[in-house]
Amino acid sequence: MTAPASPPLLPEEPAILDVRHAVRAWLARHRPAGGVVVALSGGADSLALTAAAVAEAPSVRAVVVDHRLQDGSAEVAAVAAARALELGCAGADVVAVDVTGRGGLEAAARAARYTALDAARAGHPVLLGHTLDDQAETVLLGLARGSGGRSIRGMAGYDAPWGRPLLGVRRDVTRRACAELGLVPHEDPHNSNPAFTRVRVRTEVLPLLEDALGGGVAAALARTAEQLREDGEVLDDLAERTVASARDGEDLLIEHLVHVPVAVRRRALRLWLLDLGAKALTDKQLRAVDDLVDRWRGQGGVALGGGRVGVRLVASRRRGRLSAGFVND
Ligand SMILES: Nc1ncnc2c1ncn2[C@@H]1O[C@H](COP(=O)(O)OP(=O)(O)OP(=O)(O)O)[C@@H](O)[C@H]1O
Repeated sequence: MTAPASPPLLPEEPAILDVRHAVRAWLARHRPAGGVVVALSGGADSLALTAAAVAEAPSVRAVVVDHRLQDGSAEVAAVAAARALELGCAGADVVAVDVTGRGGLEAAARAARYTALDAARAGHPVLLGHTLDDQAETVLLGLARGSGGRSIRGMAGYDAPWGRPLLGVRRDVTRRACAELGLVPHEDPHNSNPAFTRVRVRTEVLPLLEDALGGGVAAALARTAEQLREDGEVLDDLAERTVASARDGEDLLIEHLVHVPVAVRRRALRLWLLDLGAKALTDKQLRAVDDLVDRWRGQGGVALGGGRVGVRLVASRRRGRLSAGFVND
């Protein structure tokens, strides 16, 4: 679909101005060379994002993914694309996908969506409508599922090509922005289905925490995620340098690892093992590999998942070197 002659001017109301400020700040920080693509679901967050992006960015194209999982999904996608053009997007494409991947419906739909968005972005960054509330939910889910700082870092403001300008904006602000613009967002029934863990975190866990702890929990979780992300990036950088200095062929030399602070060393070991093909490393496995460096008492190798049937990756220490290789089960 192509655009009408000139985009309508947006009203100067408080909520849409907040969303515009967030998009303006993101554009100023990341300076995308040409235009941007907005991933538009038709929900309030990405609709408000689309309106704000049109007002702030030189050129905006919307891409709507039709997951074809619900009756009438093609119609919902077509309506969203039409809204995007009315708001002034230079183009609006609907991309239909087949959700066939593994790992549950939610994960499969997400994987299909990101693949489709990546294929449709024509070299431009893709802006997503994740809000501060989404970030808080992601942190809580990460806390329950994973371990260590990495799992509660939340989503990045920019992890090319994916941009998230609204991570500091509350969800109720995007809803109000849509109301100010006279837009009626699509309400995805999945977003209120308690079969999804994220929905229960949104509708039950966070409200309870806000109530019991006296408010400000979502904002505190989002702030914590941002700080952890910043700290984590420094540690990741130090870990990369540690691997570079300790590496000898495919092995790591123990003498370059023993005096490295444990927070950096475990990250370095993780990078090294992932590079060699380890999959789904657990905290327990990493600590066991770290013990080969720091608590050496002649112990045997540490078995790690390598993602292949019948073989596993084993890390072991010999003559001052750490090495890892695949062995048959
Ligand atoms: N079907 C889709 N087509 C294009 N982009 C999508 C689609 N679904 C989600 N997105 C993008 O991913 C972001 C986060 O997805 P999520 O499922 O959390 O959002 P939503 O609640 O469905 O919609 P919204 O965030 O727009 O209210 C959306 O804001 C949007 O940018």
